[in-house]
Amino acid sequence: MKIGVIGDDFTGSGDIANTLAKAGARTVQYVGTPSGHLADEIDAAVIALKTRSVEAGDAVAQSLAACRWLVANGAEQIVFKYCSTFDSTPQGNIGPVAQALLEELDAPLALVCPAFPANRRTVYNGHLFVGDRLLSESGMENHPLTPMTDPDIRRWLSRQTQLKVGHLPLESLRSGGAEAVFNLAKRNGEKLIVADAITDDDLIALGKIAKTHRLITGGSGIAMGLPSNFGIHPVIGDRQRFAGNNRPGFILSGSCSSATRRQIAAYRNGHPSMQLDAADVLDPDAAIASGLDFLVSHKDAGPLVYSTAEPSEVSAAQTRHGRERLAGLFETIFAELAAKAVAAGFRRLVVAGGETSGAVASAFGASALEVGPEIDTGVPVLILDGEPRLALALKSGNFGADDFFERALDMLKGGAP
Ligand SMILES: Nc1ncnc2c1ncn2[C@@H]1O[C@H](COP(=O)(O)OP(=O)(O)OP(=O)(O)O)[C@@H](O)[C@H]1O
Ligand SMILES: O=C(O)[C@@H](O)C(=O)CO
Repeated sequence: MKIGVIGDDFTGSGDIANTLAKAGARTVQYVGTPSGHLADEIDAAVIALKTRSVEAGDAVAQSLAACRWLVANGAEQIVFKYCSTFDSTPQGNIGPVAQALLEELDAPLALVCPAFPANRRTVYNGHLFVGDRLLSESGMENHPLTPMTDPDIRRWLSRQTQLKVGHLPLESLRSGGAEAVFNLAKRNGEKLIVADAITDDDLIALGKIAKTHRLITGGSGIAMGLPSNFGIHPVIGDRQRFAGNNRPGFILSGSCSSATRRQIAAYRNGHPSMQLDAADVLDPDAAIASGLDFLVSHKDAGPLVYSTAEPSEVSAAQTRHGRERLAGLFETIFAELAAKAVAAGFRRLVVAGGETSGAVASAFGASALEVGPEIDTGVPVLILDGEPRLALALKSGNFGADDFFERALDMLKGGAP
């Protein structure tokens, strides 16, 4: 293995696994840190953790364990993957995890670059944009767990860590001045270098520059240029066919993002759907039983169960019942519902939301996921080759076109996309 990735959530891990696979790397995604040794010959291993919203000390401990497994299994370079919208609170976890990994790997500095231009996330002058809006005006300021209220990544990161934060401006990157910026940063004691990038070419250039870096941190875009540093190149048509699954499929959504809200509205028009609200989750057993009943009675119609709600409803419910408590209850319900639906014969699962996907995927135990073709930018088909074999689409909250759910369920059947 050449490249080892620590992903702070499940959909994000699928996103970077997809990027690495597209760049030609033989990639496996793991649900949590594996216990045994790496059996197969692969180029990249992505360990999907669910550390984005846990307490910082816990995120650090889990990330270090993943890093140690990756290094013990041959990883020459470690990537810490977080969200392209830098989802985190002022307490962490990006800063504390990056700091711990720098120390663990004895690295002098690491890049910080959430840019993902294909999904319209760009970094310029240290500020993160989503499309033509600053991050803090993009809808991310309403996120249920990690409201992003400051678009200046240097400032946001500085709240999370004592480490000195530096900056690699776009002009320096493009004019070949990155090494000089790194040398100056080392002299100034700067350890985390927020890098501007507004195009894929910028990210590929960053990847090349980071060839000798032991640690790199960023969104999935940062991985675009890494495989070629190890002599790995794309194989045309490699992931076009896969053995999918024709058995019943269903959709679960705990994401409240703007893209998911549009996708829910589009899918509800013509497909069976059921909403769980905050009142429902206070009685989890009843919510699971009625959710399962609904799924089974619409088994062949691709039923959708969602908790997705408008920002005003989410914040009212959080004020009444507590943010963490509600998130935990929804996640437990979705995970148990998924496990019961699979026991009832469902084999295709589409899940929207990173935290929600983490809870659902973990319900099937520690396992390795094969990375299939891309459904929409940043969302691959994932195959859990266990007993039973499952075809999964784990969608990041803000990813995917409006008709994503219908196309994803269809693509999970397999064959050519
Ligand atoms: N109606 C609701 N009220 C309060 N919290 C909710 C509600 N619906 C979902 N949640 C919680 O909000 C969180 C949504 O996070 P999740 O990561 O699943 O989606 P996302 O942030 O849109 O996706 P991503 O992280 O991939 O961008 C989950 O913890 C979920 O349980
Ligand atoms: O980077 C992104 O936006 C996604 O891969 C993600 O992490 C969403 O949870």
